[in-house]
Amino acid sequence: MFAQRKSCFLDNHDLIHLAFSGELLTTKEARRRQLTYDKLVSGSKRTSALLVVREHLPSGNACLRINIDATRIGNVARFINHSCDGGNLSTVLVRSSGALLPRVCFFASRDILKDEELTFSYGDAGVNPNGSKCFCGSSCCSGIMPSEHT
Ligand SMILES: C[S@@+](CC[C@H](N)C(=O)[O-])C[C@H]1O[C@@H](n2cnc3c(N)ncnc32)[C@H](O)[C@@H]1O
Repeated sequence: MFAQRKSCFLDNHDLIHLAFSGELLTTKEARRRQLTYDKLVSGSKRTSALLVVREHLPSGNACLRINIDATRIGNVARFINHSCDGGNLSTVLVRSSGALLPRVCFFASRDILKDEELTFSYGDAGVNPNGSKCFCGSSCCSGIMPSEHT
């Protein structure tokens, strides 16, 4: 998808079950790093991989927030790009017995072809109209990458 950027592809037909791993941050530290990354990334070829996941109660209120930064330490999931059409992966919080925190896992949301790029939705692009340019190429691309105020 990107000439200079890394992406993630499926090279077999196994069911996708991949956890996003990285440094677990406090919200204060996530906000501090996001400001640093915004400055470093704009206008350069560097990318960041700070994922903020909120778990919501049925009422709609957020009850758990997890900040995982795979920019320096992480696994292959840090190369999964955003797609405005929702992509082919869904994120699910998976709880293992005895674990304090859930894991953020990716599951296939539809059949995925061999060599197809893996993508998911990073969020709502409408949140930040000044976000960076989106190159997902989907027919419903908003042209702007989702980027929330962390
Ligand atoms: C988790 S990383 C994904 C891997 C990244 N492409 C790389 O080369 O390291 C997230 C970063 O990738 C870039 N990215 C992901 N999806 C994109 C898209 N649809 N359009 C433009 N840039 C994208 C952005 O710079 C974003 O901050």
